[in-house]
Amino acid sequence: MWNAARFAASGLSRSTRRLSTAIPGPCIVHKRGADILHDPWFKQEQDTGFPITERDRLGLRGLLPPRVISFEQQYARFMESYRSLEKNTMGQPAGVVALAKWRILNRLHDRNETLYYRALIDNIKDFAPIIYTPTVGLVCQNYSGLFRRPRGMYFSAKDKGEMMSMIYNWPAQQVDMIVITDGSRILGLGDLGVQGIGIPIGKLDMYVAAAGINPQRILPVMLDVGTNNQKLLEDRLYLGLRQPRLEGEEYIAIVDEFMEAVHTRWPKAIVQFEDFQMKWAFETLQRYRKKFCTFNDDIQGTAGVALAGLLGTVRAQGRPLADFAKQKIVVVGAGSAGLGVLSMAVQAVARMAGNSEAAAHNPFFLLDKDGLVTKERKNFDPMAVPFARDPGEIEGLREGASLLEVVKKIKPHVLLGLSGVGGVFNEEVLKAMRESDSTKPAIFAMSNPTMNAECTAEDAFKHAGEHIIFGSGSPFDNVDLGNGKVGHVNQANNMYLFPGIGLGALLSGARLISDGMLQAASECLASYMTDEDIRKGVLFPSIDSIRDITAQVGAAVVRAAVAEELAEGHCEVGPKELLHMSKEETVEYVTRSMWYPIYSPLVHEK
Ligand SMILES: NC(=O)C1=CN([C@@H]2O[C@H](COP(=O)(O)OP(=O)(O)OC[C@H]3O[C@@H](n4cnc5c(N)ncnc54)[C@H](O)[C@@H]3O)[C@@H](O)[C@H]2O)C=CC1
Ligand SMILES: CC(=O)C(=O)O
Ligand SMILES: [Mg+2]
Repeated sequence: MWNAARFAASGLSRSTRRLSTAIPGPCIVHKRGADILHDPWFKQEQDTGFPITERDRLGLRGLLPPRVISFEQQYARFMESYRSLEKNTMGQPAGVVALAKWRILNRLHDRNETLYYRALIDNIKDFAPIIYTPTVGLVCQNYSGLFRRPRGMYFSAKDKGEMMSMIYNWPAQQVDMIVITDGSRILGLGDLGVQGIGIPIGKLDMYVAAAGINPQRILPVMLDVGTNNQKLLEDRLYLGLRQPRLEGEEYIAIVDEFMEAVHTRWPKAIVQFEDFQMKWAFETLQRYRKKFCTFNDDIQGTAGVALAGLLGTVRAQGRPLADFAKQKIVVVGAGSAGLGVLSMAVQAVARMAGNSEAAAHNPFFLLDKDGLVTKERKNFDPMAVPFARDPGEIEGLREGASLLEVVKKIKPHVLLGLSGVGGVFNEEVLKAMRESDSTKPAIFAMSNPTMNAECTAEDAFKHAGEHIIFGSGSPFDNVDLGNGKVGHVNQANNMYLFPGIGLGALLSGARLISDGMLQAASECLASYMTDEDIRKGVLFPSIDSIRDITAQVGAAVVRAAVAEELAEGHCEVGPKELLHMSKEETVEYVTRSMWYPIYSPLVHEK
């Protein structure tokens, strides 16, 4: 676990810590009195925690109750109120409880960022499901009603021509990491318009918790180009533009303008695209990935995590990795996530199989809402065409065959869902997986949030058998199989990769994020678990160790950027120093660069 002791042991000096909070200069604040207490940019500093010397010198005496409360006491006080909220809401509907928990965390975030991030890091297993999936989905659905104060930036279709000046309204000098959405495909919940801002906020919270990105250098962005969600358009509380979504040239002109503005002010900022509907997800990725340091998390982050899961499945069967090419894998969902997974997996098969016989074998079967995708399909998205099967290739499997028919006929080793449709892996489909050709078939119900998962963990183990490997995008509890046996649930979520991809790109100073860097991230995750864990069906680490896995992934990304001569260095660490770092030294560099929440002095010590 990453904690204060670990941070102290990492050897960061006091001044480095101060620097790492990005407060300019050593006397550190120019404001005084109530301006400090009410300035949101000092909200990461202590309220009742201001020591007497700071109260004297910053004009705070009398503005706070006299007793100085230590960070540890503030932390304990918060956790106590959180635990009593848990107790007091017991038995209430799950959604009510989840939102109450989100509210208490959000209020802490507004009040005291340092304490908020410490609480998040120390309790990541409990809090990730609140600030990230699944609760973040509920928050987005109710965002206009929950709104109390803004977080992040909003660029709308009405801001055309203004973005270059607007970007300078952001008060931080430096921004390292941006997550942007247009709200058009929020998790599996569809078009939520401006309310989708919850996703960039949640993803960037994970960046701070997992990758130690400085919270003063993050920027959640909503690109509001309208919404096609009629219910929202009719909602009098809806906070976004009340117009249908921009399309075509008009749409892309807005994104272009935003990208130019961002990179004019912060040329090295990394931009992560998140939860864009498929056509714009692929279009923006192709348009910007060679020009800016950017990636699409749903296409590329998800692909890396899924590939690690697929390789883990081969290991769990006790087979050599090269046997990956011999697996039969059914992918349900031909959207940005499903196609991203297939593209990366096909490349992995080609690499592993080389010129061997296995290379001729196409292990993938793709289904969308209209069933099995074959070359007979009309009006099909060009991105999916390479993954269409030849019609009649497998006797009895026609174009548009149902999932049940495909599973019964193919007897796949892996069933992987990225459809956004809750329950499509129904009892019949799961029971059909009992006939799988694998001794340890894998079922990945990767859609989010929980109600959109293709099946629950419990149903998977109940219907498909106790020997399966199971992964889900949102967390489920492990399943009690009786007789002391446990069905292990893996959280197959891109959260295991995107923080490391972003951090590695940042610390290498990469010009762009290449396929090689993404592949390195995925391979690092795939090899993180021991054979013993993998045999037990544990493919991914516990979220408790997310900082450790992110450090490893980040280092793998840095080293790949260096190897491809894309690394230009970061701050005082130049490309030559990066080049001469060993693997261990790179991990150490990445770990040392992570921000950790502690209070920093606001005045010079005399
Ligand atoms: N676990 C993770 O890390 C990630 C999970 N996801 C989840 O994946 C889901 C899909 O995301 P995108 O691909 O971006 O969405 P998308 O909207 O681009 O694609 C959805 C695809 O599912 C297909 N589909 C719909 N109903 C179906 C049915 N009944 N049977 C089979 N296929 C069906 C559609 O035809 C479409 O091809 C979302 O729920 C999202 O939350 C996405 C990214 C990462
Ligand atoms: C996890 C994620 O990125 C999604 O569900 O869209
Ligand atoms: Mg996403």
